[in-house]
Amino acid sequence: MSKVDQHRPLHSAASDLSQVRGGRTDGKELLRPHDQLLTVKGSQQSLQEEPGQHEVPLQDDETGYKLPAPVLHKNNSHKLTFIRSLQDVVQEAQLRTENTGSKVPPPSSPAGRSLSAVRNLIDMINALQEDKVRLQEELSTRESKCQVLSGAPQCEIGDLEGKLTDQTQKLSTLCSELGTTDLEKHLEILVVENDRLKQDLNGSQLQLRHLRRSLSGCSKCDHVEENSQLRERLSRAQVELKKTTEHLSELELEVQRKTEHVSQFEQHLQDVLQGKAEMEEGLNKRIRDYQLTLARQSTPPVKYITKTVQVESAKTKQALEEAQGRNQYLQEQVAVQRQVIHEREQQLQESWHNTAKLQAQIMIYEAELERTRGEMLEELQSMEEEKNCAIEEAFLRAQSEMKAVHENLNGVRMNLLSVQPALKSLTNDYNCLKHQVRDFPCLLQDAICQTKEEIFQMVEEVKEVNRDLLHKYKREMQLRKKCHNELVRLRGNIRVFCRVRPITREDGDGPETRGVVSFDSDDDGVLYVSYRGKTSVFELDKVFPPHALQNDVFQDVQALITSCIDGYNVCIFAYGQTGSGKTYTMEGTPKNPGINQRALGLLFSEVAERSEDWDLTITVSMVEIYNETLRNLLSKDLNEKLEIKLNPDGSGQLYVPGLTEIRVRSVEDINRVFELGRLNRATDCTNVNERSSRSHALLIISIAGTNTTSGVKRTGKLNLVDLAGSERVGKSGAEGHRLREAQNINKSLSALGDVIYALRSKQSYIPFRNSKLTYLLQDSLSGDSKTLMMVQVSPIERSVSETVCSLKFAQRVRSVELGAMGRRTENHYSPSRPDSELEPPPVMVQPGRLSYSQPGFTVGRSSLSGRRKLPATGEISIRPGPT
Ligand SMILES: Nc1ncnc2c1ncn2[C@@H]1O[C@H](COP(=O)(O)OP(=O)(O)OP(=O)(O)O)[C@@H](O)[C@H]1O
Repeated sequence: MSKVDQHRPLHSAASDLSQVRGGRTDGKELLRPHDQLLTVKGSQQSLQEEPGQHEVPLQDDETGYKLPAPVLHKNNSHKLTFIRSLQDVVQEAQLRTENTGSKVPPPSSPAGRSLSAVRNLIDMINALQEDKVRLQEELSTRESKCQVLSGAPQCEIGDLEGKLTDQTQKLSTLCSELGTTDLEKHLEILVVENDRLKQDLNGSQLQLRHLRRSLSGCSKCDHVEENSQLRERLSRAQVELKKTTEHLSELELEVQRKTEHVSQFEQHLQDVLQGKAEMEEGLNKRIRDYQLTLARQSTPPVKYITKTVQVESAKTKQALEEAQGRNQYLQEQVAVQRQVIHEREQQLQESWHNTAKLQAQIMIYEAELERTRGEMLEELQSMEEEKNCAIEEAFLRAQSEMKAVHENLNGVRMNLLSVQPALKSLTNDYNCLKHQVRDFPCLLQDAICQTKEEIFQMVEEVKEVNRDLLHKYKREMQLRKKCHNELVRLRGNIRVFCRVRPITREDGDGPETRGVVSFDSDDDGVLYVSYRGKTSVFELDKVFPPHALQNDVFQDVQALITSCIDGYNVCIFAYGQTGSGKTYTMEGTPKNPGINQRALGLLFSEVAERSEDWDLTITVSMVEIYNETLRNLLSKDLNEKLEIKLNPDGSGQLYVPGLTEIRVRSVEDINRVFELGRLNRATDCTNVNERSSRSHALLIISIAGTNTTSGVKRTGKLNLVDLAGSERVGKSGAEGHRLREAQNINKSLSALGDVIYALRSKQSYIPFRNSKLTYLLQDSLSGDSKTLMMVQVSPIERSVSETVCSLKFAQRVRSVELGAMGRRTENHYSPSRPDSELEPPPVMVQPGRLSYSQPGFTVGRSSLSGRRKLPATGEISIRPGPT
């Protein structure tokens, strides 16, 4: 419903009033003689004018309420159009920028700043629009509330005005119809009626005012709540009123029904009474008749009859008897009738009694009905009052709410007014920006072209630098490789390390388990062994003390391992007496793996690193040499015996037909291969440990690579050998198969010594074929190949002679390299007899200062290896070894 519709009752009431006024003019002449009547009319007129007076503020409110919306719409439509055009232009600029493939200007550039300023502006305008929409929604909600709240009082006012009009019409009619005296009487009535109507009207106006106030206060939540509560109460009261009215009408119906019933009953009773009265009358009449008949019949004296009977004939006698019988019967009839009459009288009495009772009950009902009616009226009145109060309150709240709405509206208007200058300045900014944006693509295109050129130039420069760097890098790499190989060559292709295992629980207790090995804290290549009351000094490339970790050892061997990717053949031996830690160093434990597994891991990472330039494959074989028999540990047929043969391709290389080679790509692959090797080794002999210490175990790793750019092929081989424990046969007193095993081990170890010796002394003949071990390792021991011997020693007293023996062997192998200094010790050592009791260099030391004078003997390495070189005679300090 629109505002105009909403106030229509007021307009119609006003028009009605004007009609009434017209009517009053007609009746004016009739009333003129009476001043009282004029007074009444004056009051009536004021009464009639009052709704009109109240109409004006309402209309004003309405106008104030309705006006801002179109104005707002008009203003906002301008702004909206402007904002949309602004957004369109910005979007167009962005799209153009994107289409041209140019980048968004950086925020620090003027274009970027302008763009961000426009964005901010749009955001601000959007926020304002949202605010405006929200306020409009709030406004419409309040309008609808106002409509709802003001609808009821308007109707009431309309009704009241209608009543007033009726009364006025009646008054005029009466004025015209009645004479002066009657008029006075009616005037009094009408004055009273008018006063009442006036009061009603005042009440309604008050309600209207309340409603308006409550309407304007509706913006506050509590008023809304109160309004709704009042409305609820009103509706409840109306429902109760309706119920009560229904109940009243039901009661009235019941009373009516009962009254009808009573009247029916009364009618019936009257009928019955009448019937009884008639019956009684009839009976009385009959009694009277009987009595008359009886009187008539009893007129002749009985005596006469008796006498007559006595004297009369039988006929008379019979007639007498008959008369007596009849008399008897009649008397009986009379008694019966009397009884009946008595009964009827009793019934009549009862009926009267009942009637009195019913009448009393009717009286009670009527009184009850009267009381209920009174109560109902009271209730109705209180409800009416409540309703009026509620309406009044609601009206007041509506009014205050409307006021708040108006205030809000004013605030919005003010906001809009304050926004306008900002909008103006923004428009100016925008126009500026528009120009900038228009020019921006050209500027951007130029900048892009320029930047592209710069970038191309820079890329070219960088490429040039890169080419140069790559060239230098390759040169450096070659140089580094050369240097490295030269270094290795100068250090000697055979390097000798020594690792001293820690004292273990298996070594037991007692004087025989005391440590006899000591170290030089300043030199990690020197080892002291207390033997037969003297301390022997052994000089090696590196000595690992018992506390050295697997990783420490690996750090020093990894350079050798990586060189096999560069195409070198590398051989690493673990040499030493049984139980000195060879297997521990080479294989290690699952949790703490040794050189074998770490070497493969390193190779994998190197392969991955070089994968861009090299296509590398790693294959693995496992071989065991026991009693000079070669066994394939990765074969399915464990009885298969392998032979070493010359390659028929004429390359002069050796190969082992039937040797299993497994390609490995990951640590998991290695573990599987090792597991298979271990299994095959274990299934072949019941005493695995026994057997393992009596055979040489070889892990052969082949690396084949092809350069992805040049196509150059390269192969390298890494032999990781866990040699059988060296044993001094004479000392151990071995017999039978143990003796044969020992002889085979010694034979292969001495063959290894012979080969190394021949290699180092650059003999023309190298006796590789003297044992399966050297024959198999031929290509890893000759040419440019690199060899590392890891001498394992036990630190305890019990093993001291074997320790000294192993160290002597190691030192002699190493001392071959020192031949460059012209001090070769081959005169003191025969490689074919590694177990011989040849004396070590006669340096007998005691803790403290060591004096020596030994021509041809040098402690330390050559000056090229960076170690200290001792003069031919002098002093060195010796630490006492562990006891
Ligand atoms: N560096 C070390 N740290 C801790 N324990 C070690 C070390 N070296 C060897 N051991 C232990 O010493 C014992 C013997 O080692 P290992 O089996 O490796 O000797 P071996 O020389 O291979 O013997 P064999 O020649 O009989 O095969 C093993 O229990 C091993 O765990």
